[in-house]
Amino acid sequence: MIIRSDRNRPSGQAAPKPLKFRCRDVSLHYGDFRALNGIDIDIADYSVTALIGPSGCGKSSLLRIFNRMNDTIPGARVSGTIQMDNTDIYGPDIDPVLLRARVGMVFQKPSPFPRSVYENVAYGPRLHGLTRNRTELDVMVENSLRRAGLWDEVKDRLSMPAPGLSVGQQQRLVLARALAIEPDVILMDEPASSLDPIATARLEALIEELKTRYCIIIVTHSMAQAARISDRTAFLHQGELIEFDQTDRLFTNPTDTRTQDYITGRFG
Ligand SMILES: Nc1ncnc2c1ncn2[C@@H]1O[C@H](COP(=O)(O)OP(=O)(O)OP(=O)(O)O)[C@@H](O)[C@H]1O
Repeated sequence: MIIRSDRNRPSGQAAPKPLKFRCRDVSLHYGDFRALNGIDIDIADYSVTALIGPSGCGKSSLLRIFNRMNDTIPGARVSGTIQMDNTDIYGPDIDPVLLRARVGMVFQKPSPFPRSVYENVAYGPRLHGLTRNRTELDVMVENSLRRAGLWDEVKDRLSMPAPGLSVGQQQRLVLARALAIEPDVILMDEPASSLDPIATARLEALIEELKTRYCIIIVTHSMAQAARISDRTAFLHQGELIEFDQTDRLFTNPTDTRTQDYITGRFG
């Protein structure tokens, strides 16, 4: 069982960032194919960590390590140590369903349920018994929509079917849905890939706000996006973690020639 972490989160950015995940010698196989090879990485809380690298290098596979989503893929096998708040999340007493409630995920394409805006957000808190009555649930839904930057646009039409929202609004709705179950961590797998530039800018501004309360790990194909929004960036290549550093340093002064080649567009 995972013990829920302290909810008194720092509001500013000045405080030193505690460690959220500690991964050592993490490998992942799909059948005989090794998709990740001996990854060591420490992920700080209250910050944005970007995972970049050429197609097929293992970014999504690594992202799914943090909430055990790879467990749901037949033939996928993880080895090594992955600790969250000093607890081994692959330990025998960990319930992956509860883990995924603490480590929420937003995917490439928003996929709201074919229900109302309200029901989409209320579903998780109801399932996990987080609220005692309708009033508390209403507050939870409103707070989650506010945090996801969507409240003002939907407050007068909470009963409208969610698929009727724009794609950018749908992406913020699924973010609200993830926030409603009070996660500590938000994983994002190319969340802006189906958004136009304006919706992308909104999402990026939102990520900047959210990192004061959550640990955010984001897979992105856009190096410009990684540079804009992340504090630290990990560059992967062929299943290996080649370089992991503060984002400005990785982009201006990479130590490995493969990182240099990738960020200068020589491959990928
Ligand atoms: N379910 C699976 N079964 C078998 N192989 C898989 C599976 N998922 C991913 N792979 C393989 O593992 C490797 C890493 O894939 P992954 O999706 O993690 O890479 P990625 O860097 O996120 O790629 P992209 O940027 O194209 O989305 C690839 O070679 C991919 O083909």
